Amino acid sequence: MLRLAVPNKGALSDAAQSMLKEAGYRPRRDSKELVVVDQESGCELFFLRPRDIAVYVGEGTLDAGITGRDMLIDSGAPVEEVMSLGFGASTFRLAAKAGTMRSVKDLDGLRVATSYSGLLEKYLSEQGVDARVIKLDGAVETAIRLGVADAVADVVETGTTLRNVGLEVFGEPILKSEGVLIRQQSAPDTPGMDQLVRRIQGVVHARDFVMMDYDIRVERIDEAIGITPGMEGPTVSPLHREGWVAVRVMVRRKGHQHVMDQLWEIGARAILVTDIYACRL
Ligand SMILES: Nc1ncnc2c1ncn2[C@@H]1O[C@H](COP(=O)(O)OP(=O)(O)OP(=O)(O)O)[C@@H](O)[C@H]1O
Ligand SMILES: O=P(O)(O)OC[C@H]1O[C@H](OP(=O)(O)OP(=O)(O)O)[C@H](O)[C@@H]1O
Ligand SMILES: [Mg+2]
Repeated sequence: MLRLAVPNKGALSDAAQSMLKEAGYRPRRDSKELVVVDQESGCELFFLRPRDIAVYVGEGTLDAGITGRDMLIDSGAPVEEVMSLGFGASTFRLAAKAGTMRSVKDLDGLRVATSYSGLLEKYLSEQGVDARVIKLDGAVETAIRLGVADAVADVVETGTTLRNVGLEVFGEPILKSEGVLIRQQSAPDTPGMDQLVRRIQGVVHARDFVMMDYDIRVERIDEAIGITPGMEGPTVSPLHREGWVAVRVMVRRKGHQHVMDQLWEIGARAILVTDIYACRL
């Protein structure tokens, strides 16, 4: 059985669980269930703290897991990113009292509080900055007001938490993070792992793409295919109406209205867009 780690709490938990449900894995009945055995899929799901997931996978006790890219780098565990999952996007950034700092270099000799000490120490040493890292468990934004640190390094999504305590980001973003599927570095391929990757890839594609159908005059088909090339070329079928064909093609969800405008301009009609429920490409 494939052993898969899933975040049991926090910002990634709900999105990870709905993605796995969509991929056909058995969901847990309630939040107190820590292990789910899904016989049909040949998979055991372990519900763990997102921060611990890279550690388990790195040790090889679990085959794969879902966590954040920031946590994966922070752990320093020997794991690799298999694919990004399109949820849990955030940026890891430096922040300080508004107007007090401009670049990471300003931190030389100062104290920076974070709950991602591995990630921050790596960044500071790459930047050649000698600052003291104060490791805290969470709510690090308060550390400045309480005099424990001169700056913080933390996850920023909307920026609301920072604004609420009068802090402001400075310097370059340290890392763009999102939810990722991970596995142990250089672990051998197994059939269970291939199936997991294909299933999750299918969900990511089904969310990223829509199905587009339209009718167009035969002489405009090359232009139409230029606008909607599809994954492996669109399906073109004859229409009962003389001189017309029907086209069926996958299109990126983002920007699909613009594609419809372009198709309309070259004479396409009956343009329909539908969601893809599931797919395997
Ligand atoms: N507000 C947010 N928006 C989007 N992603 C976030 C947000 N906060 C955290 N994340 C991401 O979610 C992942 C896990 O963070 P989370 O906050 O759930 O864990 P934690 O801080 O260790 O746990 P807890 O907050 O329960 O102490 C990280 O990859 C992080 O980048
Ligand atoms: O930019 P924002 O949208 O405000 O989101 C960022 C906040 O979200 C996370 O906190 P979380 O709720 O996980 O609490 P924690 O600090 O205890 O981990 C993160 O640590 C920031 O504090
Ligand atoms: Mg948190």
